[in-house]
Amino acid sequence: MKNTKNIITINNVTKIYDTQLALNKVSLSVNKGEIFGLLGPSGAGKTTMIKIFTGQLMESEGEVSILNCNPRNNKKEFLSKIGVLTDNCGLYERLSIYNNLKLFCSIYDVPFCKIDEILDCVGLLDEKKKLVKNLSKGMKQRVKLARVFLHEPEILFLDEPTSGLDPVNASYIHNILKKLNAKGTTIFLTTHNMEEADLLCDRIGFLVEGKLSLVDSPTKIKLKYTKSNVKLLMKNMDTHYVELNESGGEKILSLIKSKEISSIHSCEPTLGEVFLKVTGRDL
Ligand SMILES: Nc1ncnc2c1ncn2[C@@H]1O[C@H](COP(=O)(O)OP(=O)(O)OP(=O)(O)O)[C@@H](O)[C@H]1O
Repeated sequence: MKNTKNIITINNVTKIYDTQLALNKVSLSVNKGEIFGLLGPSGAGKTTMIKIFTGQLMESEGEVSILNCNPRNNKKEFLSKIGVLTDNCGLYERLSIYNNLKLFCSIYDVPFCKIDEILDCVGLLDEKKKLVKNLSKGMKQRVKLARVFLHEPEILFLDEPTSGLDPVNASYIHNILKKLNAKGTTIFLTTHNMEEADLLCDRIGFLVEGKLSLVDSPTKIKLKYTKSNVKLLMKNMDTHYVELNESGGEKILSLIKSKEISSIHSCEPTLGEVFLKVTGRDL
């Protein structure tokens, strides 16, 4: 059972860049121990939200409380409790993996003996002497992740952590995130990838043109949009859709008895289909 203490709370947050409205009265609470996924198309305001949460940007209006404090106050203490992975989290290309992490240990006051433990967790212990410039994109992303949780932050903010990675590397990152979450780390991530959100997140929210909607668990969201019928694949390769009511039940039973059904499937939509339905937009 997850602890339900709110760790992120924002109320009516609006962000306007000059004349561009990026966030429009967004309210949200994220519980301690949750993996929350913010989904939305390009330009929806996802990065803006992460920047506000991590004190890199100031909201134009509204209230922001992360770990019970304003991210722009007491910056040093706040930064020691969070880990942030964004597009501009660079690594030193000419240094080895180990020496990159050594540098970040010095910044965060983490003993060097922690490096091997972290590298083991991201599956890079045997590669620690390799120069970052010689790593694949997936390996670099794992080093960046290692860097952001080196100091054991309470919350990780990850802006598109698997963007541009192949499914094998993406799944490697998912497993690392699940391991960290199992140890109690709260994770707030943004993604364009509905499958990733479905697999990984306890709750998600759709952000479109700065407006947040449909905040719930992926299962509940899909159930809300599930049609009350099932798909029957017949042995003769025909497909039938049958309503889940009394007469539909009788029909299914009689087809089962006559051994004509090959398989029965629920008609649950994908998150992508729900997104399209709710927002009228594709990701
Ligand atoms: N520094 C800035 N100055 C002016 N407008 C900005 C600035 N940063 C972002 N914007 C605008 O704010 C809106 C939201 O941008 P943001 O980067 O938060 O979207 P996003 O959902 O993260 O997009 P992507 O998925 O492409 O990274 C966009 O219209 C963008 O052009």
